[in-house]
Amino acid sequence: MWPNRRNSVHLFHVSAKFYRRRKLFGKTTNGSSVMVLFKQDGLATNTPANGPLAGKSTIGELRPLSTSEENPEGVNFGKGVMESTISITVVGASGDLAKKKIFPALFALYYEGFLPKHFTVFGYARSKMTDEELRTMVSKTLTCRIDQRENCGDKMEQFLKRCFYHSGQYNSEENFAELDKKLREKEVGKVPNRLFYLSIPPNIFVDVVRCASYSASSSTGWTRVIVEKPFGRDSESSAELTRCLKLYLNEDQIFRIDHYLGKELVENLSVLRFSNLVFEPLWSRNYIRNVQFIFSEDFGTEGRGGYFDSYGIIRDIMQNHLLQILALFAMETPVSLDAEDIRNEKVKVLRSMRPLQLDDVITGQYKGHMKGGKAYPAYTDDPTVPNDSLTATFAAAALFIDNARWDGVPFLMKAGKALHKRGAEIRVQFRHVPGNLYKRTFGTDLDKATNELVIRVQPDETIYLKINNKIPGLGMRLDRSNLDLHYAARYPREIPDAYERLLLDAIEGERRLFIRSDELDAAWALFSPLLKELEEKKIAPELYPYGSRGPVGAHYLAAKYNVRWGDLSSDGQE
Ligand SMILES: NC(=O)C1=CN([C@@H]2O[C@H](COP(=O)(O)OP(=O)(O)OC[C@H]3O[C@@H](n4cnc5c(N)ncnc54)[C@H](OP(=O)(O)O)[C@@H]3O)[C@@H](O)[C@H]2O)C=CC1
Ligand SMILES: O=C1O[C@H](COP(=O)(O)O)[C@@H](O)[C@H](O)[C@H]1O
Repeated sequence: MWPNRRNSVHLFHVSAKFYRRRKLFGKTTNGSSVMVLFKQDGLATNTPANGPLAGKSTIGELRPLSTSEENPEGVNFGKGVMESTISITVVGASGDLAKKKIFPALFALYYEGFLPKHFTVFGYARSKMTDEELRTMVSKTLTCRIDQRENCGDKMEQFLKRCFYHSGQYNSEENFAELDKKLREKEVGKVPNRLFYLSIPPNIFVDVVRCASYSASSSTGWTRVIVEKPFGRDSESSAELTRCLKLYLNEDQIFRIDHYLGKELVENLSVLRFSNLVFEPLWSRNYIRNVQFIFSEDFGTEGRGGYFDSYGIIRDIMQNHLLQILALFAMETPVSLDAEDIRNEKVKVLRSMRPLQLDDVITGQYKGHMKGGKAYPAYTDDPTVPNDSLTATFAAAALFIDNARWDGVPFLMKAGKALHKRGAEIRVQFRHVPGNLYKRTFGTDLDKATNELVIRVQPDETIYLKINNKIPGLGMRLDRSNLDLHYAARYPREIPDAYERLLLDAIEGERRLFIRSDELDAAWALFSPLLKELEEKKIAPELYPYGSRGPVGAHYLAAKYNVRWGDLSSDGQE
């Protein structure tokens, strides 16, 4: 319900930057008497943070932002609550990620009743498409949950009716102003909140943010932008990207997505550690011998060679997905589950790590291979990849955290494309039992007698702990068995896709699973010198056959630290 526009004072929270910009571009909110509230450290004030009255308020004491101001589902205008609506614009809607992940995730959220009552989805890209054509394109990608098929067809239809399309250039403020007009038509009478998802190549991120910010940000609700990786190629380019984004957005409007943080078992990592007494006391150099983060795909870079060749596997997987998991794995207990507390702890871990050394890294590239009468291509067979490319499609690395908890413990990472299987897992190998009474049962292979905790992130999510156990019978023989939490058996419901969780978090303003700029800086600081050296010295990757277990160099690297890769164990019990 609208309040009396002339007589009421409207309270909105906006950033100082946003307010200046609105003034600069001569837009007012809605012509009525407006008091603008700025957010400073979670408190409301009517003076901008970087202005002469910073920290003071001319409306009395600073007070905590109310829920409606912090995350306005509705805004209270005294006499009633005005409902809010959210417009989600997928920029790059014609692309692979939008079709494969973003639209399906939005539908799944809608189907499960997680989207707000009022919402609209807009696709934006250069391709010419009508609303109907977008709906047809999107409809081909939507699926129902395996366990929830009732009314799915109706729900799809209802969802598609709320999807629209606008064709425009990525660097045209005019085209974004046209989008703004269409958005406003859908938002009329409600507090408009706007979420932009940048599902586009990184070289156009800043253009889009500039145009969206100037011409299509919300006048009275919040505006947030989800940014897809890659966030730069190294420390310098990443810092430059952040600097440019911050010309138009505040840090708290930027949601840098790392979809691995949205995966169920990655989210569960903190639960496992901090809500079970049995694990946390063991979580240190005193009991843990090494930790392994392993990512493998059983397909190559087909179709994405152009992008991949200028990034390579270290930037594509290690510097972000695996390092983020490592930070969650190794961080100290956060003060609370609040986003800033968690991200503070992650930054501390990253800043305690040694930058990677060339000696502690090996790289590989897949070559063509015949298997079962089928020919598998080499990486360089891709027409978008130069024949002499030295880009790594596989890498293994040893990292170290120089703090009291982890001093001397090797954290090994391994990531590769075109390997023999697809999977992502964390393996925690514990130390040997001192003076193990049963060591003779294991012969000389003491490695076999140690415990290993495996968190299989995908596929077939599982957590299992390898223990030594007596084989039932009159003799005394031991074997290794798994204490096993197999998700499919324990939790029959389908596990939501990572993009569902992350989109919902961005809608709700939850930043816990998004990367803060100082985390990003710390992550690049670890990898940039190595990446530079690899490129400058033109280090040739070791070739490995498509569909194999990767280069043997990875074994030598692990052996250097007295480690065996757990996913390649010879007892067949991976
Ligand atoms: N695809 C994936 O699995 C993943 C992708 N990402 C990241 O998500 C983002 C989107 O990925 P993806 O959908 O694969 O990308 P695409 O290459 O499919 O590009 C998305 C859209 O952007 C437009 N576009 C493409 N190239 C250019 C260009 N050179 N200049 C201007 N516009 C262009 C095209 O739309 P139009 O021509 O209609 O304007 C295209 O449909 C990227 O940042 C990528 O790194 C991250 C993780 C996984
Ligand atoms: O970010 C990326 O992730 C995918 C793997 O994601 P997953 O959820 O399917 O495991 C990878 O294929 C791609 O190269 C990379 O950019």
